[in-house]
Amino acid sequence: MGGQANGENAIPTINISAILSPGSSEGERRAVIEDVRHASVTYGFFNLVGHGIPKSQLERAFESAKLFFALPEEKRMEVHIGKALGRSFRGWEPPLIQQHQEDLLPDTKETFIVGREVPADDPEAGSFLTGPNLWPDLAVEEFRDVVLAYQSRMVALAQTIVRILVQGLPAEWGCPPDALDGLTVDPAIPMRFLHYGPVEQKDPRQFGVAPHTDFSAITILLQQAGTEGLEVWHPPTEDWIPVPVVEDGFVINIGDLMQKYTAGYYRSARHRVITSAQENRHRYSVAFFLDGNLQFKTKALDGSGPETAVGEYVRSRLMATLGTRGPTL
Ligand SMILES: O=C(O)CCC(=O)C(=O)O
Ligand SMILES: [Fe+2]
Repeated sequence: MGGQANGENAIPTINISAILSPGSSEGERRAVIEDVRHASVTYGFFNLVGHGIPKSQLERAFESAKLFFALPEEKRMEVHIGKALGRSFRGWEPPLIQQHQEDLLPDTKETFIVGREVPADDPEAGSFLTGPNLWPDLAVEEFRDVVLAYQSRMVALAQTIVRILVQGLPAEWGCPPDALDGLTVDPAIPMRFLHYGPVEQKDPRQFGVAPHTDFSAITILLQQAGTEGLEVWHPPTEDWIPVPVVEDGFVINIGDLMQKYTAGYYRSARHRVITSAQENRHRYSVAFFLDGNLQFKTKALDGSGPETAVGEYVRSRLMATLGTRGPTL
């Protein structure tokens, strides 16, 4: 069972199959919880395998993403984020929209954003991160079905990971394993299909995604095999550690909400995606953010600090990165 690092300061790979299989012993389950705890305290990042999601489903997600990003610009414009209902924030976000720091240039990535499918006639539709998805002009079975099937896998995996994380908290906090289950009820789940094209000239002030922490509770990231570029900041050694693609693995990272809810016990680590100037060097990834139920709020699980409400918190953080280039949320 996992936890083994590939070398000094390498992001660990953890196999969670003991958590998912009914036949495993309590000792095997505790070993997974301990590995996840250690990785989340130390790096805020780990690679997860043993999730039970077939490889073919991961490959199909990339095939669908490539179909979308290969559409001509006027077709991508048909689902531009500006067309999303109210403040639901769905659809195509072109390159050069998100800016994480004033002294840096906006990110080169382009993304297609999908959320929980909420019908347009729902009373909540059009409120922050809530509403119907925008679907591009692609065959339903090649795009929409694939995306929603992948999304439902991610929701289930996110629930599993939240439970594992809660069980790894210090015993003296006395948290029941379901302490954060409220987060995962009708959660806001923005999922970004990401495409990083080659840049013409590398500029030190520009990144695929500039250094940032995620606002989410947790993020489940699928990286395309054979690509590189994701790096995580490791304060003890003060350097950027690459996060290599692990076969059939997801990168799990702790976001700011989880860091808040665990009084800083789990670390929301800064990370970035560097650009490549090499022609034909494209990178695809899929980032699923478990923000959580937008009404959910709690103090940290050790009883400290003020309450943080998911919706208010994520909205303020997101707005700060969109500036005047993105929609008003
Ligand atoms: O594409 C990646 O590898 C990471 C993307 C990311 O960090 C983000 O969208 O927050
Ligand atoms: Fe991120």
